Amino acid sequence: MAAGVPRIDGLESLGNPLEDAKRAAAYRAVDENLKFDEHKIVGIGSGSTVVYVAERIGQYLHDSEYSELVSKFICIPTGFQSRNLILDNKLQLGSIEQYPRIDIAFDGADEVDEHLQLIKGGGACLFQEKLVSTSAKTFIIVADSRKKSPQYLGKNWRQGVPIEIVPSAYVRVKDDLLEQLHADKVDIRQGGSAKAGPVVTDNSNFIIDADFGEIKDPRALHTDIKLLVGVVETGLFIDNASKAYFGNSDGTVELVTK
Ligand SMILES: O=C(CO)[C@H](O)[C@H](O)COP(=O)(O)O
Repeated sequence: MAAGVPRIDGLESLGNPLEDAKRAAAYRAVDENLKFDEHKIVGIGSGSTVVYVAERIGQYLHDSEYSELVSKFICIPTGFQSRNLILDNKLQLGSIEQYPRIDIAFDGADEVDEHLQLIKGGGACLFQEKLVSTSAKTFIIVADSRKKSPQYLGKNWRQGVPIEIVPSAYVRVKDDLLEQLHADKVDIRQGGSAKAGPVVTDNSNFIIDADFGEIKDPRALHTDIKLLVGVVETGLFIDNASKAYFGNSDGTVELVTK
C-alpha cells in the first residue's frame, strides 16, 4: 500500500459497528476494482455507504504515487448528495451529458439477491443511479451485510419497490399498481417531519413505494411497472451489477460475484 493511503487492516473503529461495516465494504471495493491507469470516468452513487467510496478515492488523490492520475478522474454523480461528495473530496466533477460512457461505477443498494438483482431508491435517487450504472462498463455494489437478501428481493426490504413517477400521474399510477399489478400496498413517499407533502426527487418527480411482498421474478415486475403511463423508472436494477461487497462490523467483507 502506498504511503498516504491508510491500510484497510489497520483501520481504527469509527465507534459505530454499522459504519465500520460500510467503510470496510467501500474501501475493499475501491482497492480491488479501481484501475488507476485504465479507469478515467468514475460513477459515484448515493447513500451512506458510497460516502466511503468517495473518501477512499480522495485518499488516493493525496498519495504521490496516484495523485496525478486520480486528479484527472472525472466523477459522475447520481444526484445532489453525490455531487457534493465528489466536491468535498476534491475530485473532478463531470456530467453524464458530457461523459455518457462510464468506466466503472460504485453505488449502494437497499437489497441484493444472490443473482445480484437489486432494489435501490431508498434515498430517492434511483433514476440517476440507473442512468449512471447502466452507462458503466462495470458496476460495483457496496453495502453492509443487512442488505443481502436471504432469497427473494422484498424479503428484507419491506418498504416496497421505489418507483419514480411524473407528479401529475400519481393517482393513475397508484391505481394501476393496485388494480393491474396487484401491489399489496402503495404509498406516495412523504417528506415526514422534514417536509410537509411528498418527497420531490432531484428530477422534480415523486416517488411511490409499492409493496409486492417477495419478488420471484424481478425482471418481469420491472417490465410491468415500466409500462405504466407516468412511470419514469423503477428501483429494480436487473442484470446490471457485476460484484457486491458486503461489509461486516468486524471489518471483514463478503464478496459476491456474478
Ligand atoms: O439507492 C439508494 C439511494 O436512492 C442508495 O444507494 C441505497 O438506499 C443504499 O443506501 P445506504 O448506502 O445508505 O444504505
